[in-house]
Amino acid sequence: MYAFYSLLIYIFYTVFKKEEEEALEAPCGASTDQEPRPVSMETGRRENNGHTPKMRKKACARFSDSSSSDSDDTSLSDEDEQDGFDIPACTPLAAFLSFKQESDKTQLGESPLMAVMSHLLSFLEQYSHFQQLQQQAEKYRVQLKRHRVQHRQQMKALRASYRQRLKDKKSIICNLEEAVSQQLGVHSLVESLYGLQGERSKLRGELRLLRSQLEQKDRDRHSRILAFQQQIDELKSGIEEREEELCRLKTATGATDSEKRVLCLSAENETLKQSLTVTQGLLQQLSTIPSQSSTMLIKENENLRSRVQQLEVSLQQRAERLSQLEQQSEQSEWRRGEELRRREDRVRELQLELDRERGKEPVVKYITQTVEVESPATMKQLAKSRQRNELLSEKLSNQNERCKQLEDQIRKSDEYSCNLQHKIASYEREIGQLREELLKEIGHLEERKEEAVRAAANCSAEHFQDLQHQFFLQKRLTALPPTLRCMKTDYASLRSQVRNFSEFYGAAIKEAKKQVSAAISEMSEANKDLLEKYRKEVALRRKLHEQLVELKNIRVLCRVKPVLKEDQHEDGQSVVVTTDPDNESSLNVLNKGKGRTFELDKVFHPHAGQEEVFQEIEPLVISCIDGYHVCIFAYGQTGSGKTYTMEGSVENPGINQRALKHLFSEIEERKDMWSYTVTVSSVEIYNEVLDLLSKDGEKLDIKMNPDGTGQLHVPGLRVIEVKSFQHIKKILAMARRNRITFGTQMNEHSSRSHALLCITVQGTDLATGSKTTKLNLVDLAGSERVWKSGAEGERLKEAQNINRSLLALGDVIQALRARQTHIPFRNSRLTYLLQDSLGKGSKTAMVVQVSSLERNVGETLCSLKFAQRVCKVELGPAARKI
Ligand SMILES: Nc1ncnc2c1ncn2[C@@H]1O[C@H](COP(=O)(O)OP(=O)(O)OP(=O)(O)O)[C@@H](O)[C@H]1O
Repeated sequence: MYAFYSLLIYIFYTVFKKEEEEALEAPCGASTDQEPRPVSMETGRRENNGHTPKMRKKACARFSDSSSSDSDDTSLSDEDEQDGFDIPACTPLAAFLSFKQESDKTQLGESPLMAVMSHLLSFLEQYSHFQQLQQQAEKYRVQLKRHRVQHRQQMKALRASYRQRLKDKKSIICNLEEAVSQQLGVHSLVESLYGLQGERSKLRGELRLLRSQLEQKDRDRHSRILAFQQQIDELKSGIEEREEELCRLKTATGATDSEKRVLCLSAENETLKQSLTVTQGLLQQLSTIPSQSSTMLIKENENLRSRVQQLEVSLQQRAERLSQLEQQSEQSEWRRGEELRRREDRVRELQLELDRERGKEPVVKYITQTVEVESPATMKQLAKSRQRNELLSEKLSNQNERCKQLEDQIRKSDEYSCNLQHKIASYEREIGQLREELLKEIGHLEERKEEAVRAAANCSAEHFQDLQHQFFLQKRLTALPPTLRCMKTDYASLRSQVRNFSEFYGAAIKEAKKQVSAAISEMSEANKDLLEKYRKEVALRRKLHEQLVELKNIRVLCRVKPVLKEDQHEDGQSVVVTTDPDNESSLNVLNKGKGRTFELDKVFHPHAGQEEVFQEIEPLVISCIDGYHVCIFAYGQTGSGKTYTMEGSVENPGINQRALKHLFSEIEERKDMWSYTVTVSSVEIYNEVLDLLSKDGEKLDIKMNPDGTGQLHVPGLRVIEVKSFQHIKKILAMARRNRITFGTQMNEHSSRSHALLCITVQGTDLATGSKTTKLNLVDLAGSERVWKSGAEGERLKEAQNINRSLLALGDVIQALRARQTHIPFRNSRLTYLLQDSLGKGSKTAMVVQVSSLERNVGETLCSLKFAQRVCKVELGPAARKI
């Protein structure tokens, strides 16, 4: 029996030994990596159901040992290796078990050996089951290991992301700190701005102070100048007094007095010198005052300028700093934005990753569940890892919140920086305005300062000049005593010379007197002869002139119309008619570059007045009273001033009014010896004869007077007896109103008729008898050529009539000049009416009116040619109509 048991043990021993050796020969890792060898269906079933609680406990203990060493990978792998050595391979055992089962089937009977054998077999069975369990645990262990590795990797990644976030946070904090520092910089800028404003107000105060100082200085200077002025005035008066004294001394004859005065003067001179030195000193002070004040002002000005420049520089620097800060803030903003974007991306990525991880959770859960079933330690581990996960997710959410807070902070800081930028811009604007104001104010102050300095300099220069003048005067005064001394010696020598000279002079005068008296007697005799001759000559000339006037009895006067304002606007306004101031009877007309001189009895220059013209006519008016027929008429083109010369204006009357005034004054003078009756009629020759003094302007005719005097008269003509000059003024005004005038191209109020003012003077010599004379004052119509007046229709007829009557006048004058026996007076109503005054024995004066303008040169020449013809007419000796 023993042999049988020992054989069995030996067999077991050899079998186990063989398995051990094989296990020792195989590599350790291979056992872990090797897939478990296939087991029979039976063992597989037992695996699930047939293992004992004792064995399970043993296996769990092994697992718990291995899981406790999870924290350290190396220890874990070592343990695994040990485990691999502890558990032998089970394949031969399985074969043995299959043999045992077959033997069970055969049932050899219940013997002790068999009982031992069955115990052994059951032990072996349990042992193989244990091995299988171990293999499964190994598998789980490997899986757990993998999960652990994955988890560790996740943890690593999370840690890295956490570290990254920490870094980001730090950088954000840094950025925020930077932003805060920038904001601090802005705050400092604002503070500096406030500082600048304070400085500006300080500067203003200083400027105000300076201004008040300047004004004070000006006032001081002014008062000083006034004081100096007073002193100078006093000095001047003193100098004047001395000068007067000196003059008196110069003219005085007493030598001894003058000597005393000289001494006095020299003493006064000394005092003046002293005062002069004092004033000079003061003057120097005065000249230094403005210069000092000006230098002070210039210095202050320079200081102010430099301060302004400094302020400007600091402002510029601050502006640059501001722009730099702005740039930096822009950059940091941009960086922050970028950072934020990156972080958002990162958060998104992490969230995605987390989501992914969360998506993977079921696998882990499944595994954990399976492990839960099999291993509570693993479950603990999983719970821990979940807690960790939750913690991490909490941290993540915290970080997200933190991120959001940071974003809010960034947004707020953005808004704040925006506000700050606005504020900075407004401050900048304010600074600019203030700077401009400051510059303006400084400019104004500088200008005022310069003006004040200039004024002060001018004032001081003037005073300096005055004082210099005074100084020169003083110098001259100081130089006077030696000259006085010289003069004194000269005077003494002259006195002695004069004393000697008076004797010589008396003799010489006597001799000269004798000679002069002889010469004077000679001269007086010669002069007497000459005087006599001269008187004879003058008498002869007067006689001859009277004879000439008596013979000729027609005077031609020429009046040149001045260029009026209304003529200046037209073309051809250059003056072509010139009078000679040395020759009152000649006149020159320039026509087409050629000058022509006309000789007449009298030529009035253009600016001769009405009175001057009348003075030439006056003798004729008087001769009318003396008993001569007189005719005065004005001839000339339209607008040349005929009516102006004859009638004149209200303020400046012409020949008519003046002649009548003169007539009445002459009559007044002669009233003791003569009685006069003056009658007036006014006729207008306009196609027909018209009475200007009748109300309806009657048409009349000229006829021979039936009284047998041979004189012409107009029947029905209104003749008014005039008593006074005032009366005649009214009559003349009425005649003027009734006269026909029309506008022509050449005169706006052209008289289109010949106007005759016939004054009849009947004088009665209270002793001898009476005489009747006529004074005809005629204002002829315009003598211009028809085409030139621009007349048409009625005006043409009128012009033709005018021309005809003027032609008749020309013919009469021609006949008179040629001394024809027949004078054609009856050819026109004008000549017919003027027959009495134009004929032989009458006195006539013709005033030729000419325009001096170039555009009238043709008419001027015509008028002057006519005047020259008239000039050559001799009416023969005038005869009194008694
Ligand atoms: N010597 C002068 N000084 C100032 N004004 C003058 C002078 N002569 C003429 N006039 C002015 O010239 C203008 C024309 O003169 P006026 O009417 O006397 O000419 P007239 O020769 O009589 O013309 P008409 O023949 O057409 O009647 C007037 O306004 C007048 O006042």
